[in-house]
Amino acid sequence: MANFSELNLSEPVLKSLSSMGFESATDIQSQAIPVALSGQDVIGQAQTGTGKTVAFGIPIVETVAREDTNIQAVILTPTRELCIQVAEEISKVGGFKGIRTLAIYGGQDIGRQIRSLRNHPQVIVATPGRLMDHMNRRTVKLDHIRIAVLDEADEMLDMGFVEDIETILAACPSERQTMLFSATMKPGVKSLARKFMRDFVLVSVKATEVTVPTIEQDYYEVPEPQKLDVLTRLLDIQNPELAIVFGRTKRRVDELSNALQTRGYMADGLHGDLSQKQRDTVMGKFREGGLEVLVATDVAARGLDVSGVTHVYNFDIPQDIDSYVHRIGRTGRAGKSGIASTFVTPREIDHLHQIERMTKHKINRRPLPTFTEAKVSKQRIAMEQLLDACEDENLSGFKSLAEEVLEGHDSLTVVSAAIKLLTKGTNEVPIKLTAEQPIRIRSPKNRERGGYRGDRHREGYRHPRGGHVRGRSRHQG
Ligand SMILES: Nc1ncnc2c1ncn2[C@@H]1O[C@H](COP(=O)(O)OP(=O)(O)OP(=O)(O)O)[C@@H](O)[C@H]1O
Ligand SMILES: [Mg+2]
Repeated sequence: MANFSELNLSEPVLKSLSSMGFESATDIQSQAIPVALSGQDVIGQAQTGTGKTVAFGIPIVETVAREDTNIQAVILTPTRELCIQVAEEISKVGGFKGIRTLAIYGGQDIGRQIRSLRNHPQVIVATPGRLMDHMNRRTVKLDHIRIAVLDEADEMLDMGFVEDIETILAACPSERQTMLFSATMKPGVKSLARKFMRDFVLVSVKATEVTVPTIEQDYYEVPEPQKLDVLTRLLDIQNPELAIVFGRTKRRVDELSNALQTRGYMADGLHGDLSQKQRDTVMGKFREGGLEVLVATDVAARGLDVSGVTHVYNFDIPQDIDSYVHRIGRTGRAGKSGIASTFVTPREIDHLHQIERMTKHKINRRPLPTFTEAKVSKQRIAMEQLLDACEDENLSGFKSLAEEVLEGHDSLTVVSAAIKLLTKGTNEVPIKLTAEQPIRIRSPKNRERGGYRGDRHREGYRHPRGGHVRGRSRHQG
């Protein structure tokens, strides 16, 4: 951890950082910022939640000129939610310098975006599909770009996105500076990146493990039909402040968020088939604490930063290692602790052990929570709520009724009844979810044929020709 003042930053940027409440730079920030400020291309790799956004945001804000009305920096993100979030963070970094940052993403009214572009943002954050729309309409010109950043670079250079990225970068001046950031960076990505970059400096924060040590990693071996009961019991026992539950497909997310609502949780779903309005509403509610549980596909796996997410549940084990790393990284961010629990059906145990081997981190096997444990825990939480309410000075309006009750019953009976009512469970309402097929481990041979990332079907979207496609069809970016 270094002090931001040692990094040769301008006064307005230092002011912005202190108004954001940042006291010192994280490792990736103190290592990547000087290299980026020197104008070199950068590949930056550091664990989830360690402040990569600001690591590329500061050099951007320092480099762009306020008096220049051209778009001078572009950041590409794989999902709309991340696009909005990154734009907000960069706006904050650029606040005191007066740098305008605009988010441009699919699903939002293009007319509105065109009007916002007339305010001449110096920085745009975009999902590739929508940006290409603007390029075709000539409402965005990239010929004054000085810095281009791929956030979640390995994902952006994966199938489904790579052609769009090529088109976008080809429209930027070739003497631009290019930066790639992600928590995961396979060797293949680096060689692919050479196509888009000059000599780059690899800034990789040395960590013994790819996952963050502040995340406790657990797993539960649970047969498919019991998953829902296990999840609701864990929610009752662990009592998360905010939780994200990952499901494999859109159908799964829909069914599961409905099931959780039926069982009395404040839950809602997020996936690529929802309208942008629905997606915005769900994310807004989740960020403001109006939802306890966000149920999502991998569309929420990368980059999202929501403070208060104490628990992540992999209701379905992720298809690949990177997805596991990013999903669990939605908790345990910026030094906070978190718990990640993965449900594994008996036939998927090998897959789990493979994740353990590849991440070099033990995932602890935990016994299945029982109905009684969940019940006792709920009662304890109800009791705490009752005790909190006792501290409330505003109880005078209830006291005459209370006296009436106490005339006929002793206080022990009355309090017991109150706890019983507060814990009136909807929790074992039987609900049947459509079963998901277990994930099978792939042989190394299959993986070499390009299978490991290419043939997984995130969100279950199946291309009409039979293959699985990802990228724009998934994110409608
Ligand atoms: N220097 C800092 N001090 C304190 N908090 C910081 C600092 N830099 C960033 N943060 C905060 O840490 C959180 C995580 O940052 P960020 O989202 O950039 O992580 P990331 O490395 O991009 O993670 P991911 O790989 O999941 O995308 C954010 O809430 C951010 O505002
Ligand atoms: Mg990030």
